[in-house]
Formats: sequence, structure tokens, C-alpha cells
Amino acid sequence: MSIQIQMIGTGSAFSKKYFNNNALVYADDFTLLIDCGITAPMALHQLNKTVQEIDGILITHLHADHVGGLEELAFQAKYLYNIKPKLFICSKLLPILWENSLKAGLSDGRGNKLEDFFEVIPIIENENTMITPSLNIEMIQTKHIPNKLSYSLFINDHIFYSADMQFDPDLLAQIHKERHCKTILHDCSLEEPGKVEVHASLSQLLTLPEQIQNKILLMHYGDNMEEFIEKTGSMSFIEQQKKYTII
Ligand SMILES: O=c1ccn([C@@H]2O[C@@H]3COP(=O)(O)O[C@H]3[C@H]2O)c(=O)[nH]1
Ligand SMILES: [Zn+2]
Ligand SMILES: [Zn+2]
Repeated sequence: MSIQIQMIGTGSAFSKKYFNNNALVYADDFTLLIDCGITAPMALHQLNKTVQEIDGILITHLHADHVGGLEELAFQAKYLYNIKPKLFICSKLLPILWENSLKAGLSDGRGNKLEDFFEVIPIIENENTMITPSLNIEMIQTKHIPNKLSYSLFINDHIFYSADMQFDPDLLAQIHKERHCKTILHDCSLEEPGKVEVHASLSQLLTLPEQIQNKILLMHYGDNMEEFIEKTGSMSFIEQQKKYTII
């Protein structure tokens, strides 16, 4: 079954030209937002979308370019539309999201909790979770910031979505060979090697075999992306706001 992916933002954390690297996944009857960064409410507004059109939000890790927009969406959902979107998050991240990130803004001082804003659905890592009959997600822990939990995703078993991760050629080879992934959406730092070690860099990704490179759409890139067009081997940059049908 085919799905559509639309990056509401394709930028790196400090980008001022692109919104935060967050994605809408359209399955038959379900729209999932993958990550909800600081700029996500504005990015959705530019697509003429409100939280009413989002059936679920899935969080990969707790950096602000991936969760910084949740407070606004939570308040909009509750106080503007009186709805409760589903919130999918690995069970290990769930307490940290509330206690260390959202509680300050969302708590009402009378003991409210995350479940007052979202239908919280804890995800067990490495287990295939049905989001909706036409959309399964498996979350695997990947290396991003040392000692900080971060997850990448398999979507419907054959799409790999890196979220934020360091270069891991062995994992990508395994994904290609054993999981038969057809499409890989991968974060890509355009900084010179050594400056930002917490994302895969373009120079690292260019060392991958051709048959892996031609599956890769590059995302989470800096404002200088256009300088690198035609310099990405068999990979290409995914475009912000464009809808991609992935079978
Ligand atoms: O140990 C660290 C922690 C953070 N950072 C920067 O902060 C950013 C946070 O969002 P991000 O994960 O998209 O990208 C990260 C990097 O740009 C870093 O370079 N080294
Ligand atoms: Zn990020
Ligand atoms: Zn990050």
C-alpha cells in the first residue's frame, strides 16, 4: 500500500531558511505528524493545516526542533478544537517529555497531565506498531547524542526515516540487504566533517555504495543546501512541502 510523505520542514536545527525537519505521513485514513518542532505550528499554517487535520503525532527524540511546537498544538487541540490527537512515543521517552519538557508550560497547577491533551500511546521499541491498518511504524534506537535517547523509524517495513542520527553504514547496509528498504530518508549535515558529529554528514553518506545512495532522500539540511545540488552522488535533497508518493 502506498503512502505519501510531505516534509513540513527540511531544515537543520538552526536553519532560518527551512522549517524544522518534521514530516506529515498520509496513509489511507490517517495523517501522522512525525516530530513537532518549534516551527511546526507555522509550517502547518503555511500548508493551511490546523491540528484538527492531524490524527497523530509521533516523537523521535526530545530536541526542540522535534518537540518545541507541542505546547502550542496541545493548547490549540484542547482549547480551540476540544480534540485529543494521538501521541505516539517510546515508553522510555514518555516520562522525560512531560517532566523535563512540557510540564512547565502545560501544567495547570492542579495536577493535570499529558493525557489531558493527547491520547498517549506508548510505543515499545523494536516492535512493529500499527498506527492505522495501512500504517505500521517500528522504532529503533540509533546513535545521535551520546547518552541521549533517540529513535529512527521503519515505516510500513520498507521506508527508513533516520530522524536525527550519526552515520551508521553497517545499519544502512543491513537495512538495504535484509529489510529490503526501498526508500531511506536521512538527515544530512552539510558542515565540514568533524564540526557536527551528531548527524551523518554529506561526505560520509557519499561513501555509501551506489545501490544504497540511490534510495536516499536527504533531509534535515542547512541553509546552504543549494550549493550542494548536483554534488550529492545518487542521492537527492527532499523538498520542503512537496508530497512524495512512496510505494
Ligand atoms: O552534542 C551536541 C548537541 C547538540 N548539537 C547541536 O544542537 C542541535 C540540536 O538539534 P539537532 O539534533 O537537530 O542538531 C544538533 C546540533 O546541531 C551538537 O552539535 N552537539
Ligand atoms: Zn534535529
Ligand atoms: Zn536532534
